[in-house]
Amino acid sequence: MSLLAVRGLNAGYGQGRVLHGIDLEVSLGGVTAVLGANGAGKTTLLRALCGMIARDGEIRFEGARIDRMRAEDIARLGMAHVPEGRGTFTSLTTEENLRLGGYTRRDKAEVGRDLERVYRYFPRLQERRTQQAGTLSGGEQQMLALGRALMLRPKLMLLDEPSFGLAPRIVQEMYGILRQINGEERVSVLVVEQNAALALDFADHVCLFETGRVVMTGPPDTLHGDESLRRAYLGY
Ligand SMILES: Nc1ncnc2c1ncn2[C@@H]1O[C@H](COP(=O)(O)OP(=O)(O)OP(=O)(O)O)[C@@H](O)[C@H]1O
Repeated sequence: MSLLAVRGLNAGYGQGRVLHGIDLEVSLGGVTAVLGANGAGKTTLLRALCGMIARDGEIRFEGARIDRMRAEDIARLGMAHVPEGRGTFTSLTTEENLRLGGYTRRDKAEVGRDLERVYRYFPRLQERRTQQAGTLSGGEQQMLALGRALMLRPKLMLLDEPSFGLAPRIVQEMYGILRQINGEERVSVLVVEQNAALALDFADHVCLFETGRVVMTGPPDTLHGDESLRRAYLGY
């Protein structure tokens, strides 16, 4: 069953359309990777899904239409967006940032328990819980952004280039934690990645974007099995 099902999605900025009739799915408990060149519209896709920008077309989350809903209501349904650049509040501490992640939640009593859960996945954040977020390393800030998204108790996480600018060792560690979250909590993931090999290793479904259109979609083997796509995206 699809957790997220998108049909004929159009979106853009002002008069300029960036996405043209996008069809895309994320299965329940699954991981879909969106790959594409710079400017292909990947970030715009995530913004359109979470209600940050105007869009038309059909977006279904757990079967129900969400394409007319406001961003805050979509977040409350369980869709957490981790934007490019991570969006942490630099003058607040790690823990204050995490608590903000739960701000749309109605069950405030659970927030303390969820903090413990985030610290279990990201022990490094616990060590730095009173440290100002702006003074964290790049990798720690990315983990904080993921931890903050987890505070929403999401069913789906939208991740925009989580590996961007991070050292390979940190990227491996972070993807290890993402796998754990996906496996243990059945949190589904839609991830935009420049690092195609990394994304294909994690995903059960891949979607290639070119200039705002989907040019290929299917399991990772489809990409591995197509010589020209393999050369273009995986370099072998
Ligand atoms: N806020 C904005 N206002 C106007 N145009 C925008 C805005 N953000 C992005 N665009 C344009 O939309 C197009 C798609 O950009 P988008 O950031 O979605 O691509 P991307 O695939 O995520 O690229 P990258 O990998 O470089 O992040 C680009 O032509 C970009 O210039």
